[in-house]
Amino acid sequence: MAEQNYVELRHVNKKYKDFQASDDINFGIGKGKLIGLLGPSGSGKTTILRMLAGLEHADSGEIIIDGRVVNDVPASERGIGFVFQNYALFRYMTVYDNIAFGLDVKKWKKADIRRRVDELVELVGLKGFEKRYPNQLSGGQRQRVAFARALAPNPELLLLDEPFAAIDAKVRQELRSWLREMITRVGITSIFVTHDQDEAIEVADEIIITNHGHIEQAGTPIEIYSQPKTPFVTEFMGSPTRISNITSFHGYEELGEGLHAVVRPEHVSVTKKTEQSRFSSSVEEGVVERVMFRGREVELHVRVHDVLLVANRRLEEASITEGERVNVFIYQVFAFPAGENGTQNVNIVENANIETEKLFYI
Ligand SMILES: Nc1ncnc2c1ncn2[C@@H]1O[C@H](COP(=O)(O)OP(=O)(O)OP(=O)(O)O)[C@@H](O)[C@H]1O
Repeated sequence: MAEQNYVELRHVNKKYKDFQASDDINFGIGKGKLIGLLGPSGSGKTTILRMLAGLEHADSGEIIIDGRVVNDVPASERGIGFVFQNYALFRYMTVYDNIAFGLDVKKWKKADIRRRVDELVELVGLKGFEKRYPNQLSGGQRQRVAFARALAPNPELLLLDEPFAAIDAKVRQELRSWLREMITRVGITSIFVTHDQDEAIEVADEIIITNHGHIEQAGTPIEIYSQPKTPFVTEFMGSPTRISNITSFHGYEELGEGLHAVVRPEHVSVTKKTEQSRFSSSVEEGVVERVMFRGREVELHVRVHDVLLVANRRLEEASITEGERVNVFIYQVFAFPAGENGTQNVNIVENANIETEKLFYI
């Protein structure tokens, strides 16, 4: 994380009655960064956003924005823009009036408002739509208006709560890249909440992973994806297969006995018996149980001993059919000690392969 943080949370706690919604939250965000708060439903993402916005009060700890502790600063004085998932546009106001609303409240001069709204309509690509009402816009266009409205008073910090949740898949994809570009162009520090890992990976400079009210890991998308630090993150990212209670890994005796392993599809190579494998040794035999088309790839479910692994294979490679015997090679797994979840370190085991039932070696 950047040395000089624009936003910082220090030992922040929040309880709803007996429920610990935020549990000793600590993080810092550099100016101009776009941060994704990612975690399962109920993990405390929105609570963090609401405390930053001033819509919720922390029980303890400090919330710092631009070097100032803002715990007791009212929401309206924090200089924050907010975008919600359900657009929250005023239905009986035009696009122009929706964007101008906050500026009117702040008693900006009419001419200044006009200039600012024109600028924003241009920025979000909605020139010519100023007189339309929200119900005359598509979901994506409404969300652009919401974005323009949040940016209108020149906030220093932008908070977005599941901004694309209510939008269908194709438009959501477009809006993601659009948002990334807009935020880079405007240069505003932004935090968005999502439970969609692809969205976080694609859009965010840094990702903060929440689970049961605490932070599991914070880092760049590539760090989070390639070097998960906790069992939770390991299983949350990618679409992995978990193999429980492995006896041990040969060559990795220091990890001890009684391990869980997590295997990502991209770390499993499946080749036809007739194909030359890149991996000459340590190849196991498996049986393909399912073949599913996934656009440019096929997803294969392959049984090796009593483990069902998921693997991807490019469509242009020779096709594999259900019931076929194949060669399987696993070139990386994440391993951690079985037992209590949460605190153990995750180890990367390379060139792992299943030798006998649930026993791996390199
Ligand atoms: N006002 C409240 N009173 C009581 N419990 C609450 C309140 N607000 C949130 N909670 C609880 O706190 C937990 C965290 O909620 P939060 O909305 O922060 O999670 P989230 O990660 O944003 O989830 P989602 O993705 O479903 O929005 C949830 O279990 C929720 O039920």
